[in-house]
Amino acid sequence: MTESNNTIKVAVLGHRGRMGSEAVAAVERAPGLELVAALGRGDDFLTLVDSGAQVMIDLTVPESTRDNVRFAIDHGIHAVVGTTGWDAQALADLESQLAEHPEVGVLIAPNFAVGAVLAMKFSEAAAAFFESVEVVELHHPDKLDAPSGTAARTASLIGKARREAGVADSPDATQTDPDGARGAVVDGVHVHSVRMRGLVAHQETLLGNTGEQLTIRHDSFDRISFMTGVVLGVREVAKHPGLTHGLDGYMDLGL
Ligand SMILES: NC(=O)C1=CN([C@@H]2O[C@H](COP(=O)(O)OP(=O)(O)OC[C@H]3O[C@@H](n4cnc5c(N)ncnc54)[C@H](O)[C@@H]3O)[C@@H](O)[C@H]2O)C=CC1
Ligand SMILES: O=C(O)C1=N[C@H](C(=O)O)C[C@H](O)C1
Repeated sequence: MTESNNTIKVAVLGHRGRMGSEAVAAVERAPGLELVAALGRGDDFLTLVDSGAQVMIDLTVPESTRDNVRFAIDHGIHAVVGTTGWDAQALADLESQLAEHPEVGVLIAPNFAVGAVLAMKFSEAAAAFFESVEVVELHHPDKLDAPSGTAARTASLIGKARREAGVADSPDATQTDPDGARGAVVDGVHVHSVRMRGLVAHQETLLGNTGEQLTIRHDSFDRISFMTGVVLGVREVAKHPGLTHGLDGYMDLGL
């Protein structure tokens, strides 16, 4: 779809949610963006098409995001997706679908906060220089999924960097762990999830060598921290046809 009068028509899915309600407000105050639809669970998806939306922001739930994005692509609507649940198979399926709609752009952003994007890149850059690495993510207790999408993505980037550099998995003499105390393992990296009232979204990458430790920590204290990235995603997505995984795809980080 083309932009009219340089205004980008935007729809928000999940508009009553913690993130969706912030995104509605962010779109409404962003110059050059126009909110044309706001949909919640059970609303008629055809509203998305009838509203003339050019970009859909998906901030819903892992169980629905794939169908939402599939619908948007089929109707030529670009998608900016913050919802978690995009595993390797889902991303591969998405790329196949996008091959049939080469004009459509989709951004899958595990985290829209600038600091979190940088923390992921710093973790990737540091990954091969330490014998041990683990990720700890800490979130509010209403979160549906664990580990967080950001932690899973961070672990994948770390795992890939270590494999490419020929670095072995972190040493670990654990022989018995019947209750999963060592956490999940994503791409060879242990990931630990904390859920606690009062938290929003926080993550540490811990990297250790004999005699030293590097901690790369990011804290989102408020969901406003995600909105610069959401608006950037909306402005950029039509200029980047195909799949972009990670907001860093739209940022010149020089890393
Ligand atoms: N990428 C990022 O920077 C961030 C991503 N998230 C992710 O965004 C998602 C939403 O998080 P929250 O806002 O905290 O959740 P939430 O539970 O507060 O909001 C989700 C909303 O989506 C609605 N919904 C469910 N299915 C729907 C459908 N098919 N169509 C339209 N609406 C639907 C729900 O009724 C609810 O209002 C989660 O996957 C979360 O992990 C959250 C924060 C930042
Ligand atoms: O559910 C959340 O709150 C968040 N979800 C995303 C994730 O799973 O990584 C992004 C951020 O951590 C907040």
